[in-house]
Amino acid sequence: MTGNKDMFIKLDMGVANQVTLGDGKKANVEGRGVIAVNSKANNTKYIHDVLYVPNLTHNLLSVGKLVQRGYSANFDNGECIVTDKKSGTILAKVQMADNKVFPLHMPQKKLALQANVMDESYLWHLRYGHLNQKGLQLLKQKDMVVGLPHIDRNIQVCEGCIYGKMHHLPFPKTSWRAKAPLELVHADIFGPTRNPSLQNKRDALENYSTEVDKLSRKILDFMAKALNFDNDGNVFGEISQAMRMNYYPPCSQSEKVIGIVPHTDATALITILLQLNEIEGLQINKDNKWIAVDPPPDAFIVNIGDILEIMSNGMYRSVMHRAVVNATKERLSIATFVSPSLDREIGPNPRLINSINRAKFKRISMKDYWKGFVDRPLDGRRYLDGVRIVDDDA
Ligand SMILES: O=C(O)CCC(=O)C(=O)O
Ligand SMILES: [Fe+2]
Repeated sequence: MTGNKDMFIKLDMGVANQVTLGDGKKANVEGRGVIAVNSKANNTKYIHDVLYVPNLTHNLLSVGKLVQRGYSANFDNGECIVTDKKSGTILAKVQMADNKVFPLHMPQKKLALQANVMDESYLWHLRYGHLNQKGLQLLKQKDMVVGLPHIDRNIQVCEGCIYGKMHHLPFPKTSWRAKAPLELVHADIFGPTRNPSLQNKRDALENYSTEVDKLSRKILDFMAKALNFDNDGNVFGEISQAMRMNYYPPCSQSEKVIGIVPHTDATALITILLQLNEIEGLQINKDNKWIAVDPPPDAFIVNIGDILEIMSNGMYRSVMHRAVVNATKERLSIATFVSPSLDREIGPNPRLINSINRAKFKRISMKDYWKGFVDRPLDGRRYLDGVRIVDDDA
């Protein structure tokens, strides 16, 4: 982490968080980004996920993070040796200073001007309207172009050609069209199927689904107790489960794209979220600020969904969240949405309602709730607000 904004070559200021310093004081994190440093061999190395903490007077490199990312830090004989465990390469030897700290000097990479030699064959590929290598070789062979060099090596991968060659297949023609909501449903998972599963992936998913189901029932049971629901163990009725697997490919201009737009989980009581490869991306909105949620190793994130907000009469608030993509690493998550089954009616739990605490939400069948949800206008407003009772006295 650093307090020097000028060090960043890329900085996302949409991150808000706090860190606890050695003296127990808290400091505000206002951004996260990438800084470039020069190695001894004059190569540029990048340090990712660097926190911008404006009040910090010294730059701090976390030994914990180094270890987490596959490096070892060995403190012995008054020096610290940082090694890349995979290749065994020693990255840094840091001598202990008189005041017993280990100051690591990393010259920062700052470029005012950079010269680049462009691959000649690529240049001619562009000059001739993205002509392929064979075409260029033919031009050369027939001596048709003055100054055209020998094209004897593979032209570098051309991004424009890749985009240009992409095409879109037509959708299959069908005369049938869905006319009513829920007549046609796209589901993320399906089954049962008799096709053999690749490397038992289906079994793994089924086991996961069963275990998450057990876990979510336990969590809901505890929540019912905490909320003082009249719980005969069946207060939420039959539970249904839906799963969404999210894949966020890396994007070098990650600040210009969004993984999942801001939303609350409208059809869920709770969502059990597994962040598969522990890459940060989930953010929650608090006081109009987006706060990054650190992916906890070996743990789930449990989100409150809109339906629990309804049933708890607003005592539990569903959380507004979104997912952003990482500049260099792909990210995977599995969201398991736990909802009451379609034949249920939902509404605030009667135990929570009296003449002082009036119902804040209408009672509605899950079927109508779902229908309204898939039928809702996409105007950015929360679907939950449609079932909210607007209090005339307020
Ligand atoms: O990928 C994530 O962390 C969030 C996914 C999510 O919010 C969703 O699938 O509803
Ligand atoms: Fe979500």
